[in-house]
This record gives sequence, structure tokens and C-alpha cells, in this order.
Amino acid sequence: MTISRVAIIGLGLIGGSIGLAVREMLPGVATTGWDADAAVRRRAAERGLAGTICETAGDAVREAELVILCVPVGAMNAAAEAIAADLVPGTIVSDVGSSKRRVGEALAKTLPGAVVIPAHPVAGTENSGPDAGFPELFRHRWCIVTPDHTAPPAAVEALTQFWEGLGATVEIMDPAHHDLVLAVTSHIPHLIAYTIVGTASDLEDVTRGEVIKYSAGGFRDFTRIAASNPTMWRDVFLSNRDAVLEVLGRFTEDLSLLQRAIRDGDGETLFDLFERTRAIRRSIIEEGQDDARPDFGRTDH
Ligand SMILES: NC(=O)c1ccc[n+]([C@@H]2O[C@H](COP(=O)([O-])OP(=O)(O)OC[C@H]3O[C@@H](n4cnc5c(N)ncnc54)[C@H](O)[C@@H]3O)[C@@H](O)[C@H]2O)c1
Ligand SMILES: O=C(O)C(=O)C[C@]1(C(=O)O)C=C[C@@H](O)C=C1
Repeated sequence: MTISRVAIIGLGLIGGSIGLAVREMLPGVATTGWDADAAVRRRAAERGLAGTICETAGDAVREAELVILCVPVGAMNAAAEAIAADLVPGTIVSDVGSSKRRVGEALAKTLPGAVVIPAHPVAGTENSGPDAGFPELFRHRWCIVTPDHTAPPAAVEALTQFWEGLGATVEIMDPAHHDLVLAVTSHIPHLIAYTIVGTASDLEDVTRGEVIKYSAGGFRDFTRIAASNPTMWRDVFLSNRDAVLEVLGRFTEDLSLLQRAIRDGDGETLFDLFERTRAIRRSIIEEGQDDARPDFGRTDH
């Protein structure tokens, strides 16, 4: 089974990047696109984010073999409802949401006639909207696919081939495990960035001008992450609540231990931790994995 017609619902950073990547890397695949926002649809047409930009969700999905929902996780159900009446039974419906368990459950419930196979390309930027997408976004990145036991293997394979065609490497994972792993590697780091940038701007004795003027590497990196799409991230934290709270509990315990060590003048505890984390970073570099890209360091392509 090879996919030749794909509908993209939601034409922002991820949906737009899929459309552009298909045009560049899978020229035999036709794309249709729809976004709930008319201004986004107009801009998507100007940029050619899909071969045909449709005026209704139904027009976009009616002839598709694969529909990919590229909307914030809190809008997945609304997007599913918008396509439900026009979806041909047996169509593969996937998504790109940053959390997987709740999204998968919602899609399966709203679209009982579809073959629902949730997915998450672990690739993005702090930018959003129809001008943010670019075709190379998924190249040498992971795409985690989280099918349940009802998903036909041929459909999972077709979706895998589609993502591989866009340059990604696919990993199959249980949705709850995905949510725990991504809470550690993506969601909590974003929460920390939002917090530190907010704290810095709220300090009474350090002016906002000073924060901007003296922001060195570390803080600057946090401000990039903290500039990420507020709607998307609000939805991620609400949707992946359980895993985020679990990891956050561990993180705050560890932070309290450091707070105590600083108050007590306990340099040994601080030094031991910093030495351990530096060793972790160094062993990652030695293993040649100094990047989230699955085949980083390979020279044969
Ligand atoms: N930004 C990232 O770094 C990143 C990375 C991987 C996955 N994701 C996931 O991808 C999804 C999309 O994120 P994005 O960064 O492309 O966001 P975006 O804001 O750039 O685009 C989302 C688009 O969805 C549209 N939309 C909202 N509700 C809709 C609805 N009910 N029906 C149709 N269109 C609707 C919006 O108008 C917008 O154009 C999210 O679920 C996010 O968690 C994001
Ligand atoms: O590189 C960035 O700016 C990102 O935030 C991308 C990032 C990540 O945390 O790695 C953000 C959310 C996604 O679901 C996947 C990727």
C-alpha cells in the first residue's frame, strides 16, 4: 500500500512543512489542505503549502488516503469533527500532536470508521503559522508513531514509508511511554524556559533592560524556547498532564536538594552533581550522538 493522496488539516509550521516537503521529496503524492482560519488558507495558497487549498474540510479529505491533523492538541477533536462526515471509511487518519495518549483516544472515539494511527514528528521551531514552514524540517529527525493493537500493519507501514519519504526515521512506541519520554525531553524543558524567562522579567531589582542587555548564551537560549507558540504549549501541558506532573515532581525534589545545598554551603553536593551531568554530556558526545538527529554523524548520505 502506497499513499498517493494526502490531506493536511491545519497549515501552520508543521502542516505547511509537510506540504512543502511532499512537494519537494514525494512529487508523486498529491496534497490538499484546509485550515479553519481563512487568512491562513489565503497565505497557504500564496506559498503553495498544498497542491490544492480547499474552502471546506470535507473537500480536503474526501479523496484522501491519508489525512494528517496538524492543529494544536486541544483542537484535534474539533478538527476530527470537521472532517467526520466526509471521510471515506477506512481512510488513514494521523496527526502530529506533541502528546499522544489523549489525542489518540479522542480521534478513535470521534472517527470510528477511520484507521487512526497517531504520530509525532520530533522536529520543530519556536515559530508558528503559515510562514514558518520549510521542507527540510523533518530530515534526519525522529517521527514517533503510536498505533494501537487495532491498526492494520499495512497502514502502519504506509504511514512509516510516508514519513521516511520526508526524511524522518520512524520509531514505533506505546503512547503512554511516548508521553513520559517527551515530558522529560521536551515538555519540562519548555516549562523551565517559560518559568525562568517569566521570573527574570518579574524581578524588581533587575530591570528588563538589564536582562536584555546582559543576556548571555544560556539565558538567550531559554528566551528562544520561551518564545514558542502559547496556544500549542498550553494545550500540550493540559493534554499530557499526568506525565508532566510526574516528571515535574521529580524535578522539583531535585531542585529543592540543590537549594538546600546552596543554603548550607554544601559545595560537595553541587560539585558531585555538576560532575555527573558533565560526564553524561561527554559520553553522549563520545558515542557520536551529540544531536537529536537519528543518524547524526553518518557520512554516507
Ligand atoms: N511547533 C513545534 O515545534 C511542533 C513540533 C512537533 C509537533 N507539533 C505539534 O504540531 C501541531 C501543530 O503545531 P504547529 O506548530 O504547526 O502550530 P501552528 O500554530 O503553526 O499551526 C496550527 C494551525 O492549525 C489551525 N487550526 C487550529 N484549530 C483548527 C481546527 N479546529 N481545524 C483546522 N485548523 C485549525 C490554525 O489556524 C493554525 O494555522 C500541534 O499539535 C503541536 O503540538 C509542533
Ligand atoms: O526545536 C524546538 O524549538 C522545539 O521546541 C522542537 C520540539 C522539541 O521540544 O524538541 C518541540 C515540540 C515538539 O513536539 C517537538 C519538537
